[in-house]
Amino acid sequence: MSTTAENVIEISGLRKQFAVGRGKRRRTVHALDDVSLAVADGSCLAVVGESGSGKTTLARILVGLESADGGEVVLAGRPVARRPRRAERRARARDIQMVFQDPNGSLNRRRTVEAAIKEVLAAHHRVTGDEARRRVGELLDQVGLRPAHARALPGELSGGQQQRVAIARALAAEPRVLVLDEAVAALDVSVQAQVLNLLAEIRQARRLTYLFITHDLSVVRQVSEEVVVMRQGRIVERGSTDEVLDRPRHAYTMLLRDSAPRPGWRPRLSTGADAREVEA
Ligand SMILES: Nc1ncnc2c1ncn2[C@@H]1O[C@H](COP(=O)(O)OP(=O)(O)OP(=O)(O)O)[C@@H](O)[C@H]1O
Repeated sequence: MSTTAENVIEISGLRKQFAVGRGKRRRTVHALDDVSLAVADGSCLAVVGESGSGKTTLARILVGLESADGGEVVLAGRPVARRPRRAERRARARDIQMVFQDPNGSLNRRRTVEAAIKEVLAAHHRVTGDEARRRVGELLDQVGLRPAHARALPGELSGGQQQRVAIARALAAEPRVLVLDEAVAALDVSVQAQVLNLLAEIRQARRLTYLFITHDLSVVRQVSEEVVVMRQGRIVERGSTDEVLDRPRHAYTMLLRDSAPRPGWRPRLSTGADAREVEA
């Protein structure tokens, strides 16, 4: 892995395993097995792989929702402690925010859009009152929503609008990195394209870095210059998007590509178990 001062994310030798099942069926799943990667400041790296390849575990460790068993994560030049204190967790949340697949799950259905965004402004930047209202207006504008949407509850919005709110909420922390975990997977293809365009505009305007997790190779082409391919907790291929998708070197990447002949189709592969498993 190359490590330069321009990398906003540097991961080396990351490991995570889960014990699953009970009794004689108990086994260890290697969700991440010696994963190393670097993401340059202001760039977008796509992470692809079939279901169970370890993509979400990688994202959850990066944002601090899960702790690694081994390896190192350096974010914006600062090594991340395996068991961070509260202040460290808060600082990390300012640096890196995550947008999930299901905005319904990440937004409280009883809180208005304005309240949801204000919560983040207050937590990370102690912004309240009129200034918070002004910032909410700006953020809604940036994600293509109208001022009136501030008073809406998530249930009154479409899926695409909800995902725009989730993006505005993440941006309210003013992070350097957005981790987007299947962030457009639940949207109709036309809405998906709108949200992808929006994300591209935001990245440029704010000079953000994206880690874009997706199973959809057509999405990778739209959003990312670089891609890593994960299989069974390991990175099997990495390179520029054109190189990897047009001239894959690894048999698994070829299979992944050939299994997804049209946009938006979720590949069903028969490549064996989700993650590498060993008997406990
Ligand atoms: N909390 C957990 N407990 C037990 N096993 C887990 C847990 N989280 C993930 N795993 C296992 O780790 C492996 C990697 O899962 P992960 O969710 O990271 O993959 P993924 O590539 O994101 O897949 P998907 O697209 O389906 O979310 C899978 O075998 C999964 O079952």
